[in-house]
Amino acid sequence: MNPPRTPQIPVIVLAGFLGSGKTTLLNHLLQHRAGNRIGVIVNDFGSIEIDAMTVAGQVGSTVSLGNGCLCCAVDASELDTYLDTLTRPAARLDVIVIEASGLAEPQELVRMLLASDNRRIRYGGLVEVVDAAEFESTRVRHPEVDRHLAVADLVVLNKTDRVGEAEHERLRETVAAVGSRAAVVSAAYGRIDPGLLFDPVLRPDEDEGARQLSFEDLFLEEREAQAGEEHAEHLHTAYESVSFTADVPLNPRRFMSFLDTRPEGLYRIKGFADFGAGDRDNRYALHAVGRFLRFVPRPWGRDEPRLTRLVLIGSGIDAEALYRELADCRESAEPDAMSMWGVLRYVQNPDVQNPDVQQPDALAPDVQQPGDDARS
Ligand SMILES: Nc1nc2c(ncn2[C@@H]2O[C@H](COP(=O)(O)OP(=O)(O)OP(=O)(O)O)[C@@H](O)[C@H]2O)c(=O)[nH]1
Repeated sequence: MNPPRTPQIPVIVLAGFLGSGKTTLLNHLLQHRAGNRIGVIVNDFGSIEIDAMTVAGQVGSTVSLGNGCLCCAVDASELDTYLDTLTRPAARLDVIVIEASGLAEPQELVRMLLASDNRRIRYGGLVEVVDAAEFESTRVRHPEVDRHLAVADLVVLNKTDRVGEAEHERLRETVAAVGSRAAVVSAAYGRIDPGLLFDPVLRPDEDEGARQLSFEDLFLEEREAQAGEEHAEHLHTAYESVSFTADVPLNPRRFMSFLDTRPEGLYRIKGFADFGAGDRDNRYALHAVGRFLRFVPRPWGRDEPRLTRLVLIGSGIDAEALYRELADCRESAEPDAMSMWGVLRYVQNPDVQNPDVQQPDALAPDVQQPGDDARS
């Protein structure tokens, strides 16, 4: 008789370029988890862990791997430590999702998982999120994106609400051709059927070799990498991040002027802004992806410190100058009544169903809390 097998928890890697909608999709999964207990590991690029905070805002707590791309960790022990925590039998998790930073090399993460000594996990597949509106221009700037799609198991063509029908069809074909081994699903606001990830039908065991990145693939890629392409080609080598925190409000006018004149290379801004007397009740979640900009006001928590916390990510940017410009947006005087006008032009239409505007009350009650050693 065979000894009983240790149950293995699938670990899914959720990747995709900056701002493509990974956190949005993750929050959707957490709210529609069909009874699954989900553990989350978030790998932020900037030193303020905005993604971890956003996910935590939905589920109460999350494990964060902090600053820098996990894919470049020489030793994967931090990841292993978190996996050990999440796979304790007492945690009773059904699935673990790792949200990679928007500049990670997904195949490096997969390699780390496959090499992990943890016997209680198995690699559960690579999901690549693609921003339909930005895909073409991102691909021109970063041809590496094709390589990421090529190793994906599932490609989510997200933000389809931002492109017309014909464009959507054309993109679907392109994405399907580049990610030839992957299933492609279209989505708005990451609203995919969670069954695609949690249901073994997507990747039945017997078909695993055919569908997933195998050791052989990784070995081949390693050889290519040794041929001189390795680290220099990681997306994030060209990118820098600026982290900004302020405990006095921002002047809305000056801040909008900063945003309106932001340099081309500053591709991603995310975080939360405090506009003080401009709106005492709400903090403003801010997302800029390329030239796209949106604010989502949400009431401050009762004991939440009134802080502005922003992470800016870009390539060819002057980080110090950006920091100085942001610092100049700080305001101690009371703003006048009209000063919020520029901000309000970019406020999310409340009719649009967006996970960003869901309140923490929608929390799934038994989502895994990763334990004492978790940072959030
Ligand atoms: N219009 C539209 N906006 C979306 C959609 N999905 C996400 N967004 C918005 O895009 C912005 C970025 O979404 P995130 O989920 O934070 O993206 P991300 O990939 O986690 O970002 P990084 O962690 O910085 O790489 C947010 O303002 C989202 O609300 C979508 O399908 N349509």
